Amino acid sequence: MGSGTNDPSEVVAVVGGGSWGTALANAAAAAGRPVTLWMRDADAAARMQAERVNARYLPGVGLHAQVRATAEARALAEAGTVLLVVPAQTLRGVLSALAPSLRLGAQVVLCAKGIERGSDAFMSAVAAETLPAGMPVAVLSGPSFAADVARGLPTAVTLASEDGARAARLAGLLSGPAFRLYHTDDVRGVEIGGAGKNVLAIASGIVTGRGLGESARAALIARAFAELMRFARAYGGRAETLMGLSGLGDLVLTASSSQSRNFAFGERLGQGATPEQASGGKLAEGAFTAAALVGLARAREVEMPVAEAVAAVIAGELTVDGAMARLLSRPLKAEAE
Ligand SMILES: NC(=O)C1=CN([C@@H]2O[C@H](COP(=O)(O)OP(=O)(O)OC[C@H]3O[C@@H](n4cnc5c(N)ncnc54)[C@H](O)[C@@H]3O)[C@@H](O)[C@H]2O)C=CC1
Ligand SMILES: O=C(CO)COP(=O)(O)O
Repeated sequence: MGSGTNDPSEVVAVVGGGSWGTALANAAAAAGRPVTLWMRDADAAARMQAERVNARYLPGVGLHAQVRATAEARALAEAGTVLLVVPAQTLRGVLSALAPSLRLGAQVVLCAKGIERGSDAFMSAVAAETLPAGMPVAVLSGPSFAADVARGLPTAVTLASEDGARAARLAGLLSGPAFRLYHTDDVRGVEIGGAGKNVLAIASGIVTGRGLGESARAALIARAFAELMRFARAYGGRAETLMGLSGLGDLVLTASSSQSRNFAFGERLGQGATPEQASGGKLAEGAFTAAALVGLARAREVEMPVAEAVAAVIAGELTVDGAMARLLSRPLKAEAE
């Protein structure tokens, strides 16, 4: 690609041709960056490149002229900034396979919201274990439906890197007319916010689907946020991060909108669907992360009754009504505990 820039960090590659990858590719292009959108399926890439739309994952939104869709891994070598936008449970495999094709020293931005099952590893830990040394890792998370971002509607998210100056540079690089990136050095806080809210949004969906009313939903969201804060405290995330975009902001969005796949998954569980039926073939990251989140919480004795309930319902250990009864019969306690 003729990138028109001598600074490789300004050349962006996006790995993952789903809804969020396509939206981020459009956003980076709108920010003035040349973008390669890599996906594993060569036919899908050729179709998207020719038709200028991601008909499967983001119908009705045109692909920006500066985005090139491809399935050729060697195209990734030009990019100094690589956004990883595949489902959390596939990150390790995708990174292992693509690492040899990445430019040496490229900065990698993790955009999946989840915790790896089995290892209970955060996304930044998966990347650290998988990438060669010398490849800086950042995390992008916040309230942002792909369809909104891809259409250029106003959106704000957080970009985190342990190197604060890098976080600021990356935020500048990817911010566009309507897509605003705030920056922080609290990587762990930002990834906890993104992964945790998906599990808790499922609970909010369950309450809605079961017809328990909007007051119950507001109470659930507030108590869910309290447990997310407790979890973050135990795992080194900062409270002010969780009170920002990746945490409260994303919980408010996903725990109150059927546009969220996690909320919609919960809603269907609340209406009586089995976990298998409830996904409707769409990715609900919280369904995979729930058990890992609960495992990590137990390991540090963090009380997370809402996440526990979600994990138990998904595992088939508890019915929706059983989960509600358990939550409602917990001993009364001081709100701030
Ligand atoms: N869609 C959204 O509004 C947002 C999504 N996210 C996060 O982004 C991540 C990706 O989600 P979406 O793009 O929405 O999912 P999606 O279901 O729309 O797309 C997933 C994409 O990943 C590809 N993929 C799956 N396994 C792969 C593998 N092993 N190798 C290569 N490609 C593979 C699929 O082919 C598909 O193109 C998730 O962690 C999600 O939580 C974050 C913010 C917003
Ligand atoms: O993370 C998201 C919005 O910030 C997208 O939420 P869902 O994955 O639940 O659709």
